[in-house]
Amino acid sequence: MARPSAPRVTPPDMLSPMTSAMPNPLTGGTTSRKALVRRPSPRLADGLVTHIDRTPVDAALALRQWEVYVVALRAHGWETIELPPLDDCPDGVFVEDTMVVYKNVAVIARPGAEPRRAETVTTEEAVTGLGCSLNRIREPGTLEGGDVLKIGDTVYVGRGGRTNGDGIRGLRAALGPLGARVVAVPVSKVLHLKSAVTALPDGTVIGYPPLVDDPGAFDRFLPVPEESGAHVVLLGGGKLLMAASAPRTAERFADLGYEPVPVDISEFEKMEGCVTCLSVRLRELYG
Ligand SMILES: NC(=O)NCCC[C@H](N)C(=O)O
Repeated sequence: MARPSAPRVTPPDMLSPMTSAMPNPLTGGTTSRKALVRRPSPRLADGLVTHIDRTPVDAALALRQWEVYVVALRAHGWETIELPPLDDCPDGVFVEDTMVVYKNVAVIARPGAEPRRAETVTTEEAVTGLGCSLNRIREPGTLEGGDVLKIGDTVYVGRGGRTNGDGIRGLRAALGPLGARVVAVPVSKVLHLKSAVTALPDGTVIGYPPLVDDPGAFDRFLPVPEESGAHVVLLGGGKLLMAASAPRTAERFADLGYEPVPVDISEFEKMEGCVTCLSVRLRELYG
């Protein structure tokens, strides 16, 4: 078998003050700050839209917004690793959906959206090149990374339009032996679980109530006033990368002592994307 080609690494620049690897005494692994990203296809507008009306997308603006998103990651100490562009995969920029990374294990997804399955090939090559152990969701299972919310060792997985029971079973089989508690929750009102909820650094689950099937499924739930306010990427140090379209939620988070870092991702929101789905963060690589 041909050796996978090395992923393209964007060298940390002056905006990246932190080193990307520190030893973790608890696991023997390495605490890393690497983020996988993939630039948007010029055909982004041809991507899938399921729960919202299709509206015109400006591909050039999307590329500029993506570049700002990447700069924001790097400015907060994340080394970005750019996966090969997939111009013929309109949804390829939503790289989160192609895998689930837990500790140093990457579970390669099997997207419920058949047109998106080709995207997993290059993500698998990339995580292999980075030294992750591999597992995968197998047919007839389907699972997309957007349906998986990790809070410590609890892994919530949404049973919805893109992830089925066999996919959840496969994830449980892959992550259970590593110490994860995989908890299935219903998702019927939005595309993915993480379209409805994500979590603050203290583990509080946040969501816009009209779109959350069962807030009681989570230990602690905090309602937010805007749909896109439900999506945060934890940058570290209490900083929350979030969509500029949720200013009232950002104010509430600031009032709780966090520091919102807003980015305009309007063109991705039109394609049912959010801040979480534009990257996969690798926090614990070994060796
Ligand atoms: N994790 C995510 O929220 N992914 C967004 C995927 C949007 C894409 N248009 C899709 O329908 O698959």
